[in-house]
Formats: sequence, structure tokens, C-alpha cells
Amino acid sequence: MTSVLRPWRSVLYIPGSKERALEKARGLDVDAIIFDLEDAVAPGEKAAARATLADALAQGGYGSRARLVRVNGGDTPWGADDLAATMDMAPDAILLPKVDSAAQVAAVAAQLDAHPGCGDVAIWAMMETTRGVFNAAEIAQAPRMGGFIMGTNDLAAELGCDTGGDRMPLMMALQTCLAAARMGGIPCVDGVFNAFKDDDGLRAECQQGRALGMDGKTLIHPAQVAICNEVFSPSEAEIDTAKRQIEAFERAEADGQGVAVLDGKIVENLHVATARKVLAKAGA
Ligand SMILES: CC(C)(COP(=O)(O)OP(=O)(O)OC[C@H]1O[C@@H](n2cnc3c(N)ncnc32)[C@H](O)[C@@H]1OP(=O)(O)O)[C@@H](O)C(=O)NCCC(=O)NCCSC(=O)C[C@H](O)C(=O)O
Ligand SMILES: [Mg+2]
Repeated sequence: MTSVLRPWRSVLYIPGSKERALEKARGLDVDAIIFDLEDAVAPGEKAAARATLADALAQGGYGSRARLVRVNGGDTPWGADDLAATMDMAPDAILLPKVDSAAQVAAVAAQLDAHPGCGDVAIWAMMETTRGVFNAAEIAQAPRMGGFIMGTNDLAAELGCDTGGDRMPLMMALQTCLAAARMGGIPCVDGVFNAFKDDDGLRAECQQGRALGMDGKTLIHPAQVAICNEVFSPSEAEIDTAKRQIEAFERAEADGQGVAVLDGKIVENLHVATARKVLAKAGA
């Protein structure tokens, strides 16, 4: 669950209150699902959503898709009940919103430690506050930490910046959290693209996220899945280059060389390590 090499290309939010969407997700080609009890569920529906979601997860049928449940924050009227109910659902991970500090994560980890059946349940963090961005390095190394999800809407709201276009105003936050995730050895999944009928815009933002180094993107609608999977999957050309880099380097090593040359470019140990990650990702 915590491995960066598990695929995290497409991570779809589903409101915990929407039975039809919970059903539909069993057949969608996504790598992970965020079952949401937080922002996608209206205050008056919180309790009913918890029950609906518990039924759906008990029924199962989500296959190898990672199952993350996003609870409301501990400082809200619903946080404690969400956490108690979610621990009984035994998902793959509990996703905490608006994480500011590693201490917040540690407090939830202690509750999981004390709860039977939660031995393998990871904690993921929504990185969507300015305080969280500045504490990203310690959050990435908090107990049970499984990965980061960028919350670009909340971040933009707090920063007072524009989310559209090239996302330049968000770059510092995106890159800081990504670097912290890499330091902690956990995945980092990009924020949502709100205009779910704009395929070209989605593709451009997926490509940007991939170029930054993100493991995948969070999605809000099934229509976004195919483009996201395509962009975040290693292409045939990348797989071919990775295989040839490994072969070229192994040949060079056998000849007592530390560096190989392929297609006019040097191939060193670090390129081979990256090539192996590409192949592992493609295999996953
Ligand atoms: C955006 C939506 C409200 C649109 O819903 P709807 O009008 O029902 O869409 P469609 O009629 O086009 O739906 C077609 C079918 O697809 C199913 N569906 C829709 N959305 C989902 C979904 N997310 N997962 C699974 N299935 C879905 C419909 O049931 C239809 O099925 P069928 O009847 O068989 O045709 C809606 O898409 C939606 O609610 N999306 C999720 C919104 C959400 O979760 N928001 C919160 C997360 S984003 C966030 O919080 C970011 C972060 O915190 C930050 O700060 O940035
Ligand atoms: Mg948010």
C-alpha cells in the first residue's frame, strides 16, 4: 500500500453519499478510489453517508483498486464519528484533510494502533494548507504515512491565487510537497482538474503533473479516467528506451566500463535505476 511503485495514476473521488457512483466505481479502470465523507458530502448528509459507505465497502467488489476513505477533520463536528466508523470499515488507508503537522497524523496513528483490525491501515494526508506545505517534510515521515494528495482548491483559496492556466502560483507548494514525499519514500498525487468536461485542459494538466514528477492525479468524474491513465502510464517508447538503457549499461559493465552510451546520450547508474522504476511501473 505504501509503495511508490504501486500504480497511483488515477485516483477518483466518490461522494460517500452517492450510491449510484459507489456502484459504478466497481467497474471503472482506476488505480485508487477516495470515498469522500468530507467536502463532497453536505452537512445534513454526513451520518447517512457514513452508513451508505460502510455498506458499500462491506459489500466489496472494488478489486485491486486501493480504497482510501477521506474523513472530516478532527476539529469539525463530524471528525470523531467519521474516524470511529472508518476504522471499522478497515479500508486500505484513511485520508486526513487539511493536515498541518506530523503531530496530527501521529494522534490518529495512535488510535489506529489501539483499534483491532487496523494493523495495515495507512494514513494519507491532504496537503492543502500553507502550514502543511511548510511542514511537509515532517508530515511525510509521520507514523503510518502512506502518501500525499494535493488539495489544490483549498490551497488556492488560502493563498488567494488563481488555479487556472499554467498553475504557476501553485508551483512552490506542489514542488515542496513532492520533494517531501520523495524524501519520505511515499507517493504524491496531484490535485483535481475542476472543469471535468474540458478534455484538452485535463490532458495538459496531467502532462504538467507528470512532468513535475507526480505519481498520478485525483479525479472527480469517470470521464477523466482514460486520459489520466494514458498520460501517467509509461509509453511504449519509454519502456523501449528503459530496456535498452539497462542492456547498454550491463554490456558496458561487463566490459569494465562505468558509463554506457545509448542514442548519443550517456547512461549511468542513476539512469538505470530510473529505467528499472519505469519498467516496474509499467509492470504494475
Ligand atoms: C461533478 C459531479 C457532481 C457530476 O455529477 P453528475 O451530474 O451525476 O455527472 P454525470 O451525470 O455526468 O455522471 C455520469 C455517470 O457517472 C457517475 N458518476 C459521476 N461522478 C462520479 C464519480 N465521482 N465516481 C463514480 N461515478 C460517478 C454518475 O453516477 C453517472 O452514472 P450513471 O447513472 O451510471 O450514468 C460528480 O461527478 C461528482 O460528484 N464528483 C465528485 C465530486 C467530489 O468528490 N468532490 C470532492 C472532491 S474534490 C476536492 O475536495 C479537492 C480537494 O479537497 C481540494 O481542496 O482541492
Ligand atoms: Mg480540500
